[in-house]
Amino acid sequence: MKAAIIGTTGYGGGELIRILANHPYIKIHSIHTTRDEKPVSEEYPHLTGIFDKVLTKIETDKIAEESDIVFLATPSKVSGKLAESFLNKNIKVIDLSGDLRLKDPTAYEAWYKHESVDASILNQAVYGLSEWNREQIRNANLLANPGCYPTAALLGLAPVLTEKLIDSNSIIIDAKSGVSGAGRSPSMGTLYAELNENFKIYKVNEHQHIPEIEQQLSLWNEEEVNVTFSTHLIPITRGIMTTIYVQLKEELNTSRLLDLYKETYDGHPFIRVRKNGVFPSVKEVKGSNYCDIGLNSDSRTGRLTIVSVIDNLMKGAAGQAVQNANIMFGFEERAGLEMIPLYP
Ligand SMILES: NC(=O)C1=CN([C@@H]2O[C@H](COP(=O)(O)OP(=O)(O)OC[C@H]3O[C@@H](n4cnc5c(N)ncnc54)[C@H](OP(=O)(O)O)[C@@H]3O)[C@@H](O)[C@H]2O)C=CC1
Ligand SMILES: CC(=O)N[C@@H](CCC(=O)OP(=O)(O)O)C(=O)O
Repeated sequence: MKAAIIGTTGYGGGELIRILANHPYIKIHSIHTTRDEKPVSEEYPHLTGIFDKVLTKIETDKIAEESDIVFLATPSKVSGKLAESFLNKNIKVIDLSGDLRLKDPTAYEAWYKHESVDASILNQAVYGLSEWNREQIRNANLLANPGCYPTAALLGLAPVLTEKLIDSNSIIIDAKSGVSGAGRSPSMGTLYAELNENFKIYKVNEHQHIPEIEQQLSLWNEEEVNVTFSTHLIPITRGIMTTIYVQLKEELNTSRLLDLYKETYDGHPFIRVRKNGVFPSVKEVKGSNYCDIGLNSDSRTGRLTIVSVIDNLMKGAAGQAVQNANIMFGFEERAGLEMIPLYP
């Protein structure tokens, strides 16, 4: 299979190269930029001698003619337009941005603060939460890869919500992210001097991932769900931890809930459920496509604490995108994604 990557010079695009350069069935055919054409190893010197392919301009007709799949690792607004231009061109599209994830264009415009693509395009996009939407992903031509925070939050909440074990109005998701989640374009908030030895909350009750999380939770719950979701920037390069608090409908101890999580995710190679009393940390998934989950049920308060961790660039972006491509083409789900986390 031949793949094209647009947005190659960003962090998500760079991570796609790291994965696909060693993929057994998907070969990187072309990589693209809006800037000057040059070997990508000039942009990313760590690729020198390993992957020196030249970045070329974005010509959608040519890309569609030459490749089987295109990965859009581009900013929101840009991605939606590119996805539209690839439609009906006999090429599969995986978009890493938020442009195709929300089914309601009005909600998109309210949260993303710019124009949505047409509803007819949104309706064709399949939401690519790999573990929960595999059948639809298998037949998708246009795939909306989930956001980094929603991936961690939804994988952590799904078993108890789908089994209707929690009060769906009680969900609080406290999320923390490393700085690569903000992308490669410099901004005040990501300056070393502002970030180092700091811990900041941002986009309080305004984060664009709130409607994405609520959309999927409402589908599972068959009734509208609203969540409290807060995001924090922490001085690490990669990694997301979501600490989720929910009220249980009836008392259930930690062991029973862990059994439910283990059964639910049995056969899903990238979800690892921890033992009773053990919680995952972000470094334990760094550089890998794993989502690790730990939990504890507090009989005193009746609340359940769920902790999920991912690498935002892997399971939160490029890793899940390749996992979805594997499902779309019928390859083994783990193909190209068997890297062991980088520890310590
Ligand atoms: N970073 C993360 O952890 C995650 C990111 N995402 C999403 O994935 C996408 C990529 O993110 P990330 O890699 O972090 O972002 P970056 O800012 O690091 O990179 C974005 C890339 O998009 C390209 N680009 C910018 N404008 C245009 C344009 N008008 N036309 C074509 N290409 C353009 C740029 O490439 P060039 O300058 O070479 O043209 C740039 O390198 C975003 O939508 C982001 O929201 C999703 C989940 C997690
Ligand atoms: C740390 C950090 O700034 N993270 C970004 C993640 C954005 C992202 O990935 O955006 P989409 O998923 O909507 O494309 C943020 O919180 O906005």
